[in-house]
Amino acid sequence: MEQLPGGRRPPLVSTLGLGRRSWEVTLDEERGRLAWRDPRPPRRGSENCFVPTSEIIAVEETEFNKKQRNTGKWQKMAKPHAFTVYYVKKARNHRWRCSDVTFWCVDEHLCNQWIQALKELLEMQKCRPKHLLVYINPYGGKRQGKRIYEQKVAPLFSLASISTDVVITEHANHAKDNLFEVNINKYDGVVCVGGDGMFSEVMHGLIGRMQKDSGIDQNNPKAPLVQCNIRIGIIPAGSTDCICYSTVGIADPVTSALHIIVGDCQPLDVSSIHHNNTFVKYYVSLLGYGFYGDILKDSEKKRWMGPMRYDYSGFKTFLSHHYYEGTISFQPAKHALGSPRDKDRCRTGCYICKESEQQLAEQHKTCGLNHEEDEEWKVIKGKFLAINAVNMSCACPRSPKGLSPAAHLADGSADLILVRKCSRFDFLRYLVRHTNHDDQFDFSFVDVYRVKSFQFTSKLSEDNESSVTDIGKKRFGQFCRDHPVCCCNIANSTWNCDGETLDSSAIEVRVHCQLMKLFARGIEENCKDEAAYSHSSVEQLL
Ligand SMILES: CCCCCCCCCCCCC/C=C/[C@@H](O)[C@H](COP(=O)(O)O)NC(=O)CCCCCCCCCCCCCCC
Ligand SMILES: Nc1ncnc2c1ncn2[C@@H]1O[C@H](COP(=O)(O)OP(=O)(O)O)[C@@H](O)[C@H]1O
Ligand SMILES: [Ca+2]
Repeated sequence: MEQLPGGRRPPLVSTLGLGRRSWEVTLDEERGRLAWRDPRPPRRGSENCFVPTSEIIAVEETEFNKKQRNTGKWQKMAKPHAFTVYYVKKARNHRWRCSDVTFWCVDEHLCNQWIQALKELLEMQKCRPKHLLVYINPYGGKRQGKRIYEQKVAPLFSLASISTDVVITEHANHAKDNLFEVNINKYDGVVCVGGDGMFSEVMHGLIGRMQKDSGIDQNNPKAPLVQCNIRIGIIPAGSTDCICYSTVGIADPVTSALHIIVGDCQPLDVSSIHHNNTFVKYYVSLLGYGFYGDILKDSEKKRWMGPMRYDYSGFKTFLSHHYYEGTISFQPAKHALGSPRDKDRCRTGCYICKESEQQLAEQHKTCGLNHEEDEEWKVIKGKFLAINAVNMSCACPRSPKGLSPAAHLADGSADLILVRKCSRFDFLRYLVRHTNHDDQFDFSFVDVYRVKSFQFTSKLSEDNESSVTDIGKKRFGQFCRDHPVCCCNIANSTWNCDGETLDSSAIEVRVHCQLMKLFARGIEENCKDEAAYSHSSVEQLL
């Protein structure tokens, strides 16, 4: 076939049947779209449709069934030839569905030409995965992981000619351990079916494997980690599904399967946690001490309740109203362009993430990684109801805007939210603002900082000489004088790290810019959806 400069072909334009009518169908490689237009003079109800070629899922030759043959004017014609194009249809609230359209014509050669052209176009989409490794946690969320995968996801993968090796996990850490053994180069990506905990397992397997293969010691908090280029896809089947919701805009298995099929790629910041120069864990969504740590600890005993356990434990923890004393020292993320109080959110193709990544790379080139230690540390001592460090907005169905609505997925920074001791009523007002449009940082007892690293020690462990903040204390003697130490401490809380508890309370955290990649594209801009959740009735009551 004739080619345009750059190897592109001229548009393929034909008059094809769609339903009972003839349509002008165009496959335009240069504009990257398949369009079909009713050629009759425009009138009410006549449609023009198009699909970006990057969102075509599959093309198949179709047998016309009897029903179709018995309708329409072409009833008396020779047997028509037909093909079906499966494509992504975008519905409300970031939901994607697989839709299809069947075109027909009498000319067999023309039909084959279309099928061939569409297949070649699909072949050219190099970012699409062909072979995937799938881990299913059958016990996550409402224990529907296996059913969700088999009924909603596997048929789409097979339609898109994606082959899979499926592992149904038999115990915790099964997926993680398995990732250290498999021939990972065989796969174009790894899919986890489950919640944030299951994602965390797969991520630890992949990042750990990557560092091991490259001879990097994860116990060294300053080690420059090797980026993980194998993408992870998340099929949400857990209790919170915050990582999926915050990177796709909805926790919906079909939507996520389609993002995997079209080969989307979203880089993601990952933070590492160390205790006394020993690696503890990585996290990508929430690292929370106090409120969210206590909820998690209590909820683990109530797993049988399913996702409801978090509401039950949330209510209990809210009533207990515990606060914790400790010291936080952090390094502000000076390279990051945004701030946590920005009105603009991280959206598909976010320029703040791109620019911040470049700034950070520039800094590392000119000053090296060790120079970071000499940069300014801010130290804050106080009594806190919650300390939340979030790498992303942490939007989820319970809170569609999340814990930090303006946090970025891939800017090399985390938002550190400090909620100081306040009344139960004030804390409730703060919580409720996670569910409506009001600013949850606009309280005197809430502070938020964009950071690239931080350390924490609880008051209980502060006297321990080996604690990480003692080192911080010696070096940065400045403490916040507005919030003096109080002696009425209760006990330590627990850290909630992407939904898993940590054993140590004294920790050292560092954000690694874009350490890994997801099959996602961030949240797409869509004004219709922003208005989808309005002021909650609870807030109106307060
Ligand atoms: C009064 C309503 C207040 C609603 C406040 C909602 C804030 C929700 C923010 C949720 C941030 C979630 C961050 C993500 C954490 C996940 O990584 C992690 C693991 O997920 P996985 O189980 O899928 O593996 N999930 C969690 O740690 C669970 C967090 C649970 C948050 C539930 C909060 C409910 C709070 C209810 C307070 C009730 C007060 C009522 C007073 C009358
Ligand atoms: N087969 C299994 N049996 C028990 N636990 C498992 C299994 N597979 C994975 N897990 C663990 O279950 C935990 C929670 O999984 P997750 O999918 O996040 O569900 P949820 O969102 O309900 O917490 C994770 O820590 C994971 O390591
Ligand atoms: Ca970030």
